[in-house]
Formats: sequence, C-alpha cells, structure tokens
Amino acid sequence: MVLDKRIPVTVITGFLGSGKTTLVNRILKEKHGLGKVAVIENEFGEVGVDDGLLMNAKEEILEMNNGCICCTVRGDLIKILRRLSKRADARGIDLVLIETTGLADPAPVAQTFFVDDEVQASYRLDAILTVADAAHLLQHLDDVKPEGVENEAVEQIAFADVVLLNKIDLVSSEQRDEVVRRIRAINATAALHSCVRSAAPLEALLGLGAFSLERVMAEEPGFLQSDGAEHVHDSSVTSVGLQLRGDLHMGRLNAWLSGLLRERGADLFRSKGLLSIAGSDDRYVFQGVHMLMGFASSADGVGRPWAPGEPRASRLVFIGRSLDRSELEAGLRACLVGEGEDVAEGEGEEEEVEVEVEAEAEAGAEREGQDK
Ligand SMILES: Nc1nc2c(ncn2[C@@H]2O[C@H](COP(=O)(O)OP(=O)(O)OP(=O)(O)O)[C@@H](O)[C@H]2O)c(=O)[nH]1
Repeated sequence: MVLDKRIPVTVITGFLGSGKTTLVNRILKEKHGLGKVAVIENEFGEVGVDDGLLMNAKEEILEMNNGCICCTVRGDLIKILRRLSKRADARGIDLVLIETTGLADPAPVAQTFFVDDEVQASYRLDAILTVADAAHLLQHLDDVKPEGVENEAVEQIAFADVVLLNKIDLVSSEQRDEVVRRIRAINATAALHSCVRSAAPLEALLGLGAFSLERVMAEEPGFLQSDGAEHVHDSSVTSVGLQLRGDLHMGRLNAWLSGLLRERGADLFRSKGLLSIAGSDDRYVFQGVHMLMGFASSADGVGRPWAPGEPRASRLVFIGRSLDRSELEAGLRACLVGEGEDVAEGEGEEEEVEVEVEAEAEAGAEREGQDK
C-alpha cells in the first residue's frame, strides 16, 4: 500500500448562515489528534467579520476577502496553498480547512486540487462538506434564478460528499423529513448527519477520503476542463459592508435591527457584525439569518474584549436582495451614542437573546403550508 503523505483538505461549504463558522470553531476546539490545522476563510463582500467570530486559535487563519473563492480569487487560493505547502514542513500543518462563502459553487474550488501541479503534489482533497440550515434550506433551493444563473444552494448539496443537516432544533420532525427528502432528491449518495450547532462527530467529517474524482467525472465529464467562467453569481444578491467609529447604543441598535429583520428578513439572507457597545468593554457580536437574530459578547466567550486604548469601531455586513446602502448606513448611524448622552439604557443586555424566534416560526409555518 502506498501511503499518501499529501495534506488532506476539507472544503466546508453551505448557504449563508448555515453554520460553517460554527463548525470550523468546533473543529479548532475539539480536534483530538488531528495535528495542526490551517483555515482558509473566504467571505462575501468587502467587509469581513468572520475573523472576529473564529475562536482565538493558535492555528493558521488565512483570510481571502476580496472576491469569491469559486471565481474571482481562485488564483489567490492557489497562491495561498502553494505558500502554505512550502511552510507546511516547518510548521507541521496536518489538515487544511477551506470555508467558502455561502454563495460559492464548490465545484471550481474542488477543481483547484486537480488542475494545478504544485497544489496536486502537496494536497489531497478529502471531502466536500456541505452544511445545510434545516430551517431555511428549502426556500433557497426553491429560489428561482435569472436565466443562466446557478442556484448555489442546489450546487452545494449536489456536490457534497457529506451533508451536515444543521439547526434541526428550529424545525419539527416532519419539516426535517421534508428537508431530507429534498436533499436526497438532489444527492442520493452523500453521507447525511442531522445535528445542532454543527455538532456531528469529527470522525464522520474529517479524514474520510470521500472525494472521488472518478465519481465527479462520471457525472460532470467537463469538470477538469471548465475554467469557472460558466459560474455566474446572482447579481441581485449583493452585500453592504459598514464600518463606523464610536460606540453604539444597545437599546436603539436592538430596536433597529429587530425592526429591519422583521420587515426585510425574507430578502435579507444574512447579517452579522462586530460591535462596539457604549458602556461595555466587551466586544459584541451580532448574528442574523433571515428573521432570526441574536447578540453575544466576549463575556460569553465569543471574540475578545476591547484592549485599553484600542480605537473602537463597529463592522456590519448585510447580504441579500434589494439592499439600500444609504438607508442601512443612516439606520446604523442613528444608533451611535451622542456626546454626553446617558447610555444607562444600553447596559445590562449582555445575555445572548434570540428575539425574533416567533416571527421566524411564523415564516416556517407559512413555508410548511406552501410545501404541502
Ligand atoms: N438555532 C441554531 N442556531 C445555530 C445553529 N448552528 C449555528 N447557529 C447560529 O446560526 C448563525 C450563523 O452561524 P455561522 O456558523 O456563522 O454560519 P455561517 O455558515 O458561517 O455563515 P456565513 O459565513 O455568513 O455564510 C449563528 O448565530 C450561529 O450561532 C443551530 O444548530 N441552531
């Protein structure tokens, strides 16, 4: 038996907000006996937030935020992989995780491991792992795209070696069965694990040797020839990234974001932010997936607190349809604390709160009705 000494690579894909970063954090935290892990992160949009959401690991985290890994920055991925392999011996990297954007087609990312000689000599694609949000997958699979535009959610399921059906805490068992049925109609052979907070056993996710070029070639004979040009993103889905110096008023911010997601949650696929909140030295994290939202802070072990004297600013990203940058920016600016303003009302909100669960449940019930 010839031992394959190449570094295994797991590509983690899945629609916006499905639980990819949650999974990466779990792997970094739990990796028993996996050796040293390098993570390549690609975020959609010009303002990245995931750097603040990944746990403070001693691992190698490499950011790619100036384009989509499946098309515009595929060359950068090759450069990063080449650089990493040159250093791999010295640093002893044993595993590479690539977290794609939620809007990436995983096929061109997989192709990278077969078309570049240097990359192919150093790396072995272990598996494409797709995280699916049980509460929102169906609406993204059903999303009707303009002519010639791929449905990323379908591509991500179709190309998976392993599907992690996540967030099953948000659906009934009937809804879950329906989601499984739809996944199976697209991909009958992938291993499928249902879970909450991406908590499937690591041995079911890593070191599988599951990616098979022969299988992909049998289904897509042009796989190695394509140059990625056929992958067209849905241009109606855009991102607005905002960065603002100063402190935000928690009460006003909560009210603004709750209202925004309640009114626009259908079109607002994903929102997230790293926030400077008045009256607190903890850095806050905001997470939104459609109408569901929550806050956590470094007091809850998410990210790190502000250092003394560190310039304080907030970064937020909104991804969805029909986004109006100036309206979003005006909304956020209105949450800034004015000079001399009393912020007492903004304190004492340090618990993680899921404030829009009811609205989300209503949306789920509506969808369930449509599914029948
Ligand atoms: N209720 C519930 N929430 C979850 C679960 N898994 C993750 N979340 C939450 O879903 C939100 C998005 O999770 P992430 O891990 O950031 O998702 P992602 O796929 O990395 O998101 P993008 O990188 O923006 O595409 C966060 O608020 C998580 O805490 C789950 O199983 N149940």
